[in-house]
Amino acid sequence: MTRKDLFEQIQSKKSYLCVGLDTDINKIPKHLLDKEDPIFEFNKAIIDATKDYAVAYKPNIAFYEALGASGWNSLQKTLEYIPENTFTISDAKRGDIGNTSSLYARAFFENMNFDSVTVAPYMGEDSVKPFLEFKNKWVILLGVTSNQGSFDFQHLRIKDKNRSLFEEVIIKSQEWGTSDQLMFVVGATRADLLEKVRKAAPDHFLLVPGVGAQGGSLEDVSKYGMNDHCGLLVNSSRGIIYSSNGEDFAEKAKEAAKTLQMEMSEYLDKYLG
Ligand SMILES: O=C(O)c1cc(=O)[nH]c(=O)n1[C@@H]1O[C@H](COP(=O)(O)O)[C@@H](O)[C@H]1O
Repeated sequence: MTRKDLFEQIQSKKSYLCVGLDTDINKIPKHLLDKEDPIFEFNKAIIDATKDYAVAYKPNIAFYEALGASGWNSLQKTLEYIPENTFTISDAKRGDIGNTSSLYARAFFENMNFDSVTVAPYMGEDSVKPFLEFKNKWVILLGVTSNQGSFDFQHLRIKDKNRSLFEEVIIKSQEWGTSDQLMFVVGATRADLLEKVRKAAPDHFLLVPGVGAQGGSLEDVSKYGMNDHCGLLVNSSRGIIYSSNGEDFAEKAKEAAKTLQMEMSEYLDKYLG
């Protein structure tokens, strides 16, 4: 999916919502556990309930690979079930020496046909570039993350450049790929840094996780993060998919997604350049 296609979806759905499929076998409603593939049944119901409000889905790969072969199978079925024209993110946070990164890229782009994969930048250029060699595919590089541990390294100052390590990641990586193939993760809990991020990457899409369960503010993210083609995909996982663990789980997920979408629609009117 191109950046233009993504913006068209955002405009037509009046939404920049990404639903996170962090599907935990221990958290899904008990009545699904009798099914042959409970993880897929859950995801299918969540996708059916939220597809009118979401422009993207982000399965977090950890939840699937923890289950072994059956988890990968549920993931593949889920990916195939996601409607066309919806952006798909394999949240795998990969990155390794070049030949290994190439294989990770093949796993998610060829074997599984995801639109994008999250990549950790710590190993540098030759660990990221193999992912950028795939046409019409996206790398979503960790910029500044939502967790407390982000302060250990990402905020360290680089004295001779007078900027933080996360800014250096965002600036330097733009030498490796264009804004049609590279996005950055910025945690919603770090909305105070969005102006800085936007200065460093005015055109790029940002994947912003951390609203809902982690407490990030959708309004702040939208106000400081939106650019003239929206430039935001805001993820919520637990806040949507575990709105209820009863028979009404899909209905409640729909309500949660719709609530976020309605708020997003307002911000698109207000902040889109
Ligand atoms: O790359 C990510 O998606 C990510 C980066 C980050 O900084 N913080 C973060 O929470 N995430 C992911 O976003 C999702 C957030 O889930 P909820 O807190 O349940 O909405 C999880 O799948 C996390 O792994």
